[in-house]
Amino acid sequence: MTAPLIIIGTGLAGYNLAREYRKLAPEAPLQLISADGGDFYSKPMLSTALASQKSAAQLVMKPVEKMAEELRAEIWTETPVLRLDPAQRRVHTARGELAYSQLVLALGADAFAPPLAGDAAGQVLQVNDLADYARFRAALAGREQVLLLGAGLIGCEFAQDLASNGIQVTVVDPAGWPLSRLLPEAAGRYLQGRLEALGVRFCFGQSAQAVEQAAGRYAVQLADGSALQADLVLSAIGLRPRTQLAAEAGLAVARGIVVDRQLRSSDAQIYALGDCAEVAGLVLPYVQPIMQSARVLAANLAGQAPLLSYPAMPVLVKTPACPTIVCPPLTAGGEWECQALEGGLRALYRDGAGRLLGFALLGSATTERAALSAQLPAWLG
Ligand SMILES: Cc1cc2nc3c(=O)[nH]c(=O)nc-3n(C[C@H](O)[C@H](O)[C@H](O)COP(=O)(O)OP(=O)(O)OC[C@H]3O[C@@H](n4cnc5c(N)ncnc54)[C@H](O)[C@@H]3O)c2cc1C
Repeated sequence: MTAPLIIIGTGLAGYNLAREYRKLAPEAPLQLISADGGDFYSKPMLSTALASQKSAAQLVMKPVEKMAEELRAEIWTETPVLRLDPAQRRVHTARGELAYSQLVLALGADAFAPPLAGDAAGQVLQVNDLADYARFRAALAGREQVLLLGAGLIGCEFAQDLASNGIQVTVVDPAGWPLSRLLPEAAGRYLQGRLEALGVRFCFGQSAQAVEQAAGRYAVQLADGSALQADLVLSAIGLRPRTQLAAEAGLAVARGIVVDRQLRSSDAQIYALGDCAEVAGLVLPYVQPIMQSARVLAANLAGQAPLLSYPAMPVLVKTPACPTIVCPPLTAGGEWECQALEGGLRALYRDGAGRLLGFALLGSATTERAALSAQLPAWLG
């Protein structure tokens, strides 16, 4: 019997690839392996689920049994892959080992654990999958004050979602303004103002050092010696591509698992996509790049040889208090120009020759997204 194509991971990357592959190879043997429960859900909904009043169970769009049936695939769940053996073309799991014809790593990324001291450091929550979300919702029940670490994209979305549901939120970040890696200061301040109007408090230029338990609540020590109290502490300080399995198997790894424009790793039979991958030098942990990659990789696995290209792909920040669309420049060397508008702000990033390389649109300026996107150079031409 022919060894199957094995996909490790049942997130958006693994499942979208499996769907695309099935369109091209309806009968080929296909196996997925996942460390989690394998139910299909949309991860971006984790940071808007309070507003949409959905529990973790209600976020499941398709249970794993239905996915297996639709994909005509075997799916092993709750089965971490422990080791790859590229020489023998086998993967080792807690449930046994399997041979593959071709292997795809769709492993996602780990949430950074904040380096904290204190007796309650281990109780700081992170939300990076459905099981995390279920724990977060259980811990939030009946609570009023949340301290959020990180004012990046995911932190701001959780701040909005919590505040619009009546929770008092304080966000701590060592940077000077929200989304500091994606937005120039004027745009960040605009977003800050809109979130503050919703009730969110920001504590910039500060980092948490320790979390102690205090009478059923938490006391969070900040670097300047002050302390903040909260009922729950949530961390959203960034993600790190899961590269360990690949590195231990001798595959090339940099910020992510290194793959070329056919999504092929340094081993000819192993591919990677999604948050774990560094594709032609780019680590883009967003949905749109995954969809593009899934189509191109499926075609490669089915015996064609297309190359991946990326247009510029703006990201929508899910903060209804301040609709925001960012298309960050991928290269440095230019400058931001910001312009306040009636009910919004436009920030354009241009190089020395005046070429548009990125933008941020807030409030009323979001209507300019299509026109500006059309002027941007491709991210991967
Ligand atoms: C709260 C939140 C909001 C977001 N909002 C947006 C948004 O609005 N727009 C946007 O574009 N992007 C957004 N993103 C990013 C986007 O959701 C991710 O880029 C995408 O979901 C990543 O999919 P993935 O399949 O690569 O990884 P994951 O969904 O993390 O899947 C990884 C899979 O690999 C499995 N796995 C890992 N290690 C092993 C192992 N050793 N053995 C077996 N299985 C393993 C896991 O169990 C899982 O099934 C958001 C992310 C978060 C956390």
